[in-house]
Amino acid sequence: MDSSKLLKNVYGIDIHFEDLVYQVNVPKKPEKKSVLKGIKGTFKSGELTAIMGPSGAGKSSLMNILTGLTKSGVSGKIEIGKARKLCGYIMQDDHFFPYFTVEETMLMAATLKISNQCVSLKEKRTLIDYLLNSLKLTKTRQTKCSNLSGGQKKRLSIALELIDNPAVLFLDEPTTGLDSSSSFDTIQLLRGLANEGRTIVCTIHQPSTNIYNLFNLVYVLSAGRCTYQGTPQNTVMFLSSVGLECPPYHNPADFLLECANGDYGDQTEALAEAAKDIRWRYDQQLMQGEDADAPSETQVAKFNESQSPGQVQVQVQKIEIQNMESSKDLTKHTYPPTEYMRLWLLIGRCHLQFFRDWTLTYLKLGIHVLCSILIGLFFGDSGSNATKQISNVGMIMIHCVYLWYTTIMPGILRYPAEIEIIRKETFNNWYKLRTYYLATIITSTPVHIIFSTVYITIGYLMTDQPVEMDRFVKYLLSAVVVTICADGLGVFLGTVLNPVNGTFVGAVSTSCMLMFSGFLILLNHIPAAMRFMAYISPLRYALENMVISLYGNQRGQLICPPTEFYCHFKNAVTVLRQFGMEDGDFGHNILMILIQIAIFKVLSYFTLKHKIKTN
Ligand SMILES: Nc1ncnc2c1ncn2[C@@H]1O[C@H](COP(=O)(O)OP(=O)(O)OP(=O)(O)O)[C@@H](O)[C@H]1O
Repeated sequence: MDSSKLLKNVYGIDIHFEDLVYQVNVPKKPEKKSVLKGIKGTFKSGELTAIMGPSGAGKSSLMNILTGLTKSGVSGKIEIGKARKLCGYIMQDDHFFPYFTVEETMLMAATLKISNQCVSLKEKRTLIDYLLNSLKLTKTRQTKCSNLSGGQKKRLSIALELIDNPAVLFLDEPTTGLDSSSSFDTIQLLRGLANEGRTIVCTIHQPSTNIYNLFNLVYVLSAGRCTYQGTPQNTVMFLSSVGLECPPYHNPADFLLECANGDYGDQTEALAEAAKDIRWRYDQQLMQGEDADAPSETQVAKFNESQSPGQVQVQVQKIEIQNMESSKDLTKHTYPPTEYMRLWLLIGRCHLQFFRDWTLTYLKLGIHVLCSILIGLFFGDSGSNATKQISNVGMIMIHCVYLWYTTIMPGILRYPAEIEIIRKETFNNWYKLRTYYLATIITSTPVHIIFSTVYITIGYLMTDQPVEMDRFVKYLLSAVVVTICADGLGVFLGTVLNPVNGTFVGAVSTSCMLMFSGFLILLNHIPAAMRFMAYISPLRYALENMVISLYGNQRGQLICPPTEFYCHFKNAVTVLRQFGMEDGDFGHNILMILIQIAIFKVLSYFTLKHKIKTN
């Protein structure tokens, strides 16, 4: 089958809004600020609409409200309803995973958005070829996303959202950062997509005349009010009707913005009043009343009817596309995979991402091995030599703290680096946040287990610790759970705070936990009022468990070198007594760390969810 046909099967969805008010709180002031002041408009299917206006006019606010990104403070009527699921939102900045190629990124989008049950993998590949070709990205299909130019990134963003053929596309300033030729190409591409029956709405700053004329409708905002809604071609005549004459050789779009900006006096009231006349939406002949092709009175009446309150319905009708051969293909609908399927796909993507980012994998693993060997060389036979037992507990402490620090810091930085991608993908219904979150947990946990196992095993063997499987497994288990706990706390801090504050709080909280770990100051020496801190320190539980693993369970005697007259720690139990850990309960300690892991993981999910919605 020709997969490109899937893209032609467009539902026409008109967006209508009226009495749209958006109010925001102003710090230290009782009254609210009205960003949008009761505006009204219709963005039709098959049309490319530009939302324009001076800076601060409310363009992004309108866009965010229509896409559903902004909900609070909004009142009025928006007719798009459930059809929002059929919308794609292309945000101003283009964010992709840097280590994936264009083709891989497209394939991931296709598999996450469309079920294999309705479109086979082979068909998806054909669809991708078609899209890459249409968006002039074929030559870059093997290029890593981080190496794309600004225009290529924008086209890739559009291609990704086109994969499941949305009926409505919103784009926030799609030409920002592009040169004039790329800007023209991008808007021309959008016009082509609109011609196929989609509703395409974008905000734009100062378009050139060429670009301006590509739009079907221009919707201008000025201080939260609509000061023009009509075709680009009618702009000059519209402004003239309120006494604003566009100078010769002046770009009408610039003049329109200058008027909206108040450069020729405050004309907002007059422009807003004149903009209510819907005739500006039709071509100029209507104004002159000369041409038979001008919209008939019936058309205008129908349009007026659709604008009247109470009459407007979400319009979902199928657009007939000419030259389609197979009606079967036309009626073929795509639907998304189940969230369970998406979970597996996301786990695969997380793994791939992990192996592509060599700093995250090979460098970290190499440093773990190196540091572990250094510790082994440094502490020598501390595990068995009775004279070195304080040092040996120090080494256990180092094991704990090293794993904690090297895990908490990347944890803090994990989501801030990805948040824009997650926001874009969850908003555009690629998957649910909980699915992604679960996939990252499922992927990262084995990695922590493997990395900490490598690190601990080398140090354990090199420092002559007891060669007993039971002790080793308990020691390792304690190290692994505290590593996972560090990741949980790191991710939590990273979702609550920005990276700078997160790393600061991460370092400070680790230092506090260290103080209450029972090594630097013995537990029974901590002032009673502050002792509760020890009971919330995962490092304390881990340290106690690691010490119990090595010295508890009737280990017996350690080696006292013949040169030593007296070995205080000859009996292993003396070490436990020294640190006040003879009553330590391994199972209880593990449970306490597991509870903290669960708390951090649950909290992180909700803070991440909140962050994605509010930023
Ligand atoms: N959540 C908010 N809290 C406070 N003020 C807000 C909020 N959202 C928007 N505003 C204010 O509303 C006005 C319009 O903002 P908006 O971002 O919609 O403008 P814009 O037309 O997109 O501007 P620009 O072209 O500069 O991006 C601005 O003055 C902005 O400060």
